Amino acid sequence: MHADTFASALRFAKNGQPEPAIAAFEKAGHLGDASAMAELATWLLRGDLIPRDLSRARIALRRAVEIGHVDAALLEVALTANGTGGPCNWHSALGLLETAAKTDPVARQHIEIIHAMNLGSDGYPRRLPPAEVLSQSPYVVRFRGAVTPAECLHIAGVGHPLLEPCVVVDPVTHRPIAHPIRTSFSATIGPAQETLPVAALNRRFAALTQTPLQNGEPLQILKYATGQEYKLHSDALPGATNQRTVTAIAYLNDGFGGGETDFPLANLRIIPRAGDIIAFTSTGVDGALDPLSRHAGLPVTGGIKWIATRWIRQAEFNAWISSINQ
Ligand SMILES: O=C(O)CCC(=O)C(=O)O
Ligand SMILES: [Fe+2]
Repeated sequence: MHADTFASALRFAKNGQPEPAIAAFEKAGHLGDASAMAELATWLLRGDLIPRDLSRARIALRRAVEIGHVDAALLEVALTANGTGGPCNWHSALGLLETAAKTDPVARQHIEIIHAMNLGSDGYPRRLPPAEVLSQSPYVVRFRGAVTPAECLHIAGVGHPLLEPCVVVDPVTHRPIAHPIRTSFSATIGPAQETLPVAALNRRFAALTQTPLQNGEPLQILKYATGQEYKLHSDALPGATNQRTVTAIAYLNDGFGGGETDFPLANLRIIPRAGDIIAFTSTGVDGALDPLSRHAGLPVTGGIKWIATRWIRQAEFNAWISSINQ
């Protein structure tokens, strides 16, 4: 993109004039500048420099892809599969990915993972592994071998560059300090970062837990180094109006020491095995928080533990509004 285009759009945006800022990018786009259109799409998605407009972002993105922007193609796939700024359309997302795969090896790799998945035309699995009930109260089930080694590797790879230490802001010093409950690293795979295999996994979580896809929070990747843990906690959020009711966890690897998922009040300790998924409820049938569902990720005593967690709400969760207490 020409530096002048960016500078002039930025000047307008900072003056509170979003339309001329958008027009600066669009003018460059008309002249065939794909990166200007991709940048415009990013601004419209972020909503910090100019007001957020998800459907307009999709239009800018379409134009960027049409005129040959490779990374914009993967972003368009993500937004099409999760219904950002337009309808949620698996078939179109897959078509876009197949087009991108003709020139982009990353897209081709995603297609290979998808082709090995045995999915229906809506991206949901055609078959589900049997559920093994581990506890009735809280309700905990396990699905053995629900994620393949290639899928585990892919999910960890998507999370890896996004990992950050789990911190909270110290109320006194306002500095980030170690999280008192979680000492792991975590990554949020937000709606703009979902690869199509991750979107398929989110559908698999929805099918296994019999919950609507839209109720899931963005997939969280957790990486525990030796000594790290997730202390005893409930996944339900005190006072939330749209409560977390169900959690699904995929174990992405094994071969480390410790790191069991422990439900001490239910006398249940789950040994992580790569590819297994567990799911449990955090609220009882009456909707109230179930204290028996309190659980911990026990300290890892050797090696590294990787998991992917999907926290599922009682109603639709809009990741673009992204307030945890939503
Ligand atoms: O690491 C574990 O085994 C538990 C993780 C967990 O509790 C969570 O992600 O909510
Ligand atoms: Fe948890």
